[in-house]
Amino acid sequence: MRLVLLGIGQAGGKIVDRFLEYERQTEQDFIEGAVAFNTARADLKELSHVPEHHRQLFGEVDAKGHGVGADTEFAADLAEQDAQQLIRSLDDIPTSRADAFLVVAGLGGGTGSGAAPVLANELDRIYEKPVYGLGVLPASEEEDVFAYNAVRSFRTLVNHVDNLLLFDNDTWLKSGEEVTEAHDRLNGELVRRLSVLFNAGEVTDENVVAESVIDSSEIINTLRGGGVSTIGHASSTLPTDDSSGFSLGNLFGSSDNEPDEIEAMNRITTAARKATRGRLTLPCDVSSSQRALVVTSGPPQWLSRKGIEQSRQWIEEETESMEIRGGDDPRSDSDRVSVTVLFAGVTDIPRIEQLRERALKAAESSGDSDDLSETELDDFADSSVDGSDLKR
Ligand SMILES: Nc1nc2c(ncn2[C@@H]2O[C@H](COP(=O)(O)OP(=O)(O)OP(=O)(O)O)[C@@H](O)[C@H]2O)c(=O)[nH]1
Repeated sequence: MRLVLLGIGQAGGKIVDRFLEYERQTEQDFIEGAVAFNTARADLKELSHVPEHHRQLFGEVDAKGHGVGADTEFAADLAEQDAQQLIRSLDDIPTSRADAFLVVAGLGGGTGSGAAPVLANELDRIYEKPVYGLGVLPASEEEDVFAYNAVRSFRTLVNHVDNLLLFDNDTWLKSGEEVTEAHDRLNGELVRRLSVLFNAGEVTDENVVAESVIDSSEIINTLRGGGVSTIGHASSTLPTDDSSGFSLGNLFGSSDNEPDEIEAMNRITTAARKATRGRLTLPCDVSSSQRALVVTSGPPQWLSRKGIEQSRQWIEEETESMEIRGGDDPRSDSDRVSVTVLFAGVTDIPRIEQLRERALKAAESSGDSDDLSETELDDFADSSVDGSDLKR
């Protein structure tokens, strides 16, 4: 699936930078173009892979190139003023070859949180392609204002994109680790998962059975219908011959080129269970998801049809959803088999509820809750995503 990436604010820019680095390192090819937009000049300078002419400062007159200090409304105003100029910076990217846009932002800060919905809206107005969001939720150790911004931005962004993928910093922090020190590691976890998903469908491996290979329309159809999505992923490293010639494949009575069917099947079904029950990019009750996509990656000879089918059935039971798509992502040069599951349209998200309670408590104790408008209070009161008011 071919994407144009837009990183807004510091987190957005760094994550997009990391996508480009990962694509280059792994010799993948699914990014049609990438831009970074920010109100802070210093953040743009720190990027390494986004081309310099695709790093755009905005709101310079008012923000003076120093960021917006977590003020989302200020950022949204600046983005409104400069939206056309920012979108024009995509002119030299072959957007017609892309399947979709991905707007990436940290939802706790000011620039990304405030500007991402404005830019998503502008993209939607101009292009006839899906616009997806990728939002990062703040960690518990971060200031109250981050929780407050995240809840507000979440409600706005989910209504302006065709689907909002979420990554929760808090879930991925190790105990004792500080979030700012962990950003690079977290970006690695996030980018690896999303790259497996989005790069699926871009395979040109001649050893593959064409009809079982996933294509971009299946990703688009899974994300269609809006709401929030989360991703699970698990992999197992395949046995290799050591100097004595021993390999697990031999143990199971087969050569490396033709793995034992039961072993190949078990690797896939085990990975599917771990991907579903292990840590998701955003923890949630997967039985609340409306659709799912199961991508099984690995060398073609390890992609057991039975294993893939059993996994799909198991996930169907686990999510209680009939709309489960699946397919192969054959990688001849891979040393592992992995299963990546996209759970789309999830509605039971305790983390959003926690952030909402924290933001409301902080606003009440500082007396600021009186300043919240009725609409904002409604937004806070309704943290569920039941799909009734989503963009279609
Ligand atoms: N995962 C991840 N989170 C990040 C990264 N950088 C910042 N964050 C998180 O994003 C939130 C802050 O958003 P930023 O992107 O720094 O803020 P901004 O959009 O640049 O807005 P201002 O700084 O207020 O102008 C916090 O929750 C941070 O923990 C990053 O590289 N990776």
